[in-house]
Parts: sequence; C-alpha cells; structure tokens
Amino acid sequence: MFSYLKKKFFSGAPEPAAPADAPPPPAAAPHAAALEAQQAPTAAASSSNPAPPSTTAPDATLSRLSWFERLKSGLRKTGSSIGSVFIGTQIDEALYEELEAALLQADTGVQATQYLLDDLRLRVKASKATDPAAVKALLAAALADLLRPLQQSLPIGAQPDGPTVLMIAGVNGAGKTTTIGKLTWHLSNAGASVLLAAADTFRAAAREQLGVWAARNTVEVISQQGGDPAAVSFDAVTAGRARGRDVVIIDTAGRLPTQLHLMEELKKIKRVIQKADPSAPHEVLLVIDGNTGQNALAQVKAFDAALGLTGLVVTKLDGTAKGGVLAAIATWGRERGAVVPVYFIGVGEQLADLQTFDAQEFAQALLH
Ligand SMILES: Nc1nc2c(ncn2[C@@H]2O[C@H](COP(=O)(O)OP(=O)(O)OP(=O)(O)O)[C@@H](O)[C@H]2O)c(=O)[nH]1
Repeated sequence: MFSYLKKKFFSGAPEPAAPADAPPPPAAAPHAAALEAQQAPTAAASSSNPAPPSTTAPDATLSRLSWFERLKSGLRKTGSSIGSVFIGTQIDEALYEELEAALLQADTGVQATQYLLDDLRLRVKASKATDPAAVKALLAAALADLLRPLQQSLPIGAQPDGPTVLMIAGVNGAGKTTTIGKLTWHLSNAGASVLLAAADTFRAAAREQLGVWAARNTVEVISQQGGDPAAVSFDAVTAGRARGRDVVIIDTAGRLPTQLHLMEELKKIKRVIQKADPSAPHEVLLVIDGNTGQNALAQVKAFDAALGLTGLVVTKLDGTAKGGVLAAIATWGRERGAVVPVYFIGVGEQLADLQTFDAQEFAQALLH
C-alpha cells in the first residue's frame, strides 16, 4: 500500500481521474488530484498546541478548491500590487515600468524581473494582445514557465535497503519543526513509517515541540538533552535502519549562515549521518520563510554552499508581500544551471496548509 501511495503523493505519479460528477477544477490546479490525500482536516496545528489530525477523508474536489483558495488568499498582498498594474486600458511603456516596480517590490529581484519583462514583451508581441487583462494572463504564463523547473516531487522510498533520510535545516523560526510535523502527518497518511530525530539538542522547547508532533503522529523520536546533534542524528539513522522505518527526518537547530561555527556543526551532522549510512542524507532540505523575500534567497545560497541542498520548503506564504522570491530562486537556479526544487509550500499553521508546489497553480493564484 505504501509503495502505491508514496508514488502517488511524493514522486509525481500520474493523477487519478476526477469523478465524473465533479465540478470543474479551478483554472489552474494541474496537480490537484495529487493533492487530495495531502488535504487535511481543519484542526488547528500551531506549534505550541498541535491538534491531532482527523481521520475523516475530506472530499477530494472540495479539498482541491480549498487549497487553491487558501493559496490565492495567502498570496493576495503580493498579487494585488502586481495585478493593479493591469487595471488601465493601455499597453504602453508606462505599464511595463509600473510592472517592473511592482515585481521588484514583491522581491522578485533584478534578474528575474528583467527576465519576466523581456519574456512578457515577446509574448505580447507574438499574441498581438491589445488589452492589459490579456497581458496579465501572459505574465501568469511566463511566471509559470519560469517556476516550472522548481516543481519536483520529493523522492521517498527509493533506497533499496534502509530509510530515506531527510535532513532539515534553516534559520531560526523559519518553520522547520512545524514543517516536519506536517510532513510526518502526510507521510504517515501515505502509509510510510517515520522516525524523527531531535538534533536541536540545546533548546529544550525545540525537542518538546518535536515530541508533541511525534506523539500526535504516533511516531518515535530520538532525542538527547544537551548531547551532540551529530550523535543524535547518527543514532536516529542507525535506529531507522534497524527498525525498518521508511523515512528518518532530522530536525536541526535554527542558525544564521553568518554563524560560521554553527554552519560547521551542520556540515558535521551531514558527515556523521554518512557514517551511519553512506548514501544518506538522501535529501537536505532548507526551510525558508517566504516573508523574508530576497533574504530567503541569500539563505538558499549560503546553506547550499555549506551543505549542497537538494530541495526547499517555502513557508509562511500566507499574507506575504514578497511572494516574488520564488521567481528569484528559479532565476538563480537557471543561471547556475541547477535549480534547487521547491518540494512544498506552506500557507498557514494547519496540517493542510503545507502542500506540494505546483508552478502553474502558484502563478494563477498570484495573478488570478
Ligand atoms: N503563518 C504561518 N506560520 C507558520 C507557517 N509555518 C510555520 N509557521 C509558524 O512559524 C513559527 C515558527 O515555526 P517553527 O516550526 O517553530 O520554526 P523552526 O524553524 O523550527 O524554529 P527554531 O526551532 O526556533 O529554529 C510557529 O509559530 C509556526 O506555527 C506557515 O506556513 N504560515
């Protein structure tokens, strides 16, 4: 059962057909069917008091619509300032200038803004668009195309013997532990057995927070007060192998890229994980706060230089005015010839508020 589900929800297998009587999906929700089992109950799940996940299966179509609506509403601040550019009646230089300012204000960054403007001009010319509303749709298409390489499924269960090991890093408060809790819930629902490692051995609250998520998901957590984070990670990978777990998720302490000794500690954790399993960690994921805009891109670059990132989770896209940062991340990846995929995005503190990233859905939600 797990092998089927894990393919379906974490490795991008074909989506099942929608029921015949289902209402049409929103304009852009190409991965909506794949999202259905990730759609969760509406139980509040704040880090301080996560509520247990409901066992009731939500209606697939409603869940799809509900996620798209939440994404749309989360991105409203970013989208409305970009969208306001298209309220006029003329396609002229003033429109492109206003658009440039709006994109920069949304933390899209200079390169991505320039790329999008150039691409948009070509699309406008090719389509002979005459009204600004049509140009807005063309911008959504250009953005979706730019973001598409970021859209990849988290590979789970590809290891022939032993668990898939996920190492999670990020600055303080980016949403690492909350993301791990939500991911664990999604994975458990998909039939995977999960083991958590509390490699933040300094902060008791961090261990407790992970412990709460572990209890809610009825999964085990390896932790050790005041111990060496690398040793805890080693123990967790060894235990995960011995106990036949499908996934081991290692929660590391928050740190700034400028705290060089703590970045060295992260590198050590990775090295020691490799001692427990030479093929691990199979994924090194950076959790970034979508509210931090260009700063998040700087974090991606710095953590990638230290660890070699394999993926990103972008949290707190609810209410941000800086949602353009995903375009900046895509452009950075494009320029260096290797994108770091965005596996999941988060738009809130509830379990269902973390979902797989879909480029077209994101662009449509932003520029609907
Ligand atoms: N609004 C919103 N809040 C979120 C989201 N994801 C996480 N949070 C909240 O952000 C806060 C910090 O989340 P944590 O998971 O504790 O962050 P962390 O990175 O583990 O923090 P440290 O362990 O201190 O480094 C919590 O209050 C979370 O509930 C999101 O997508 N949207």
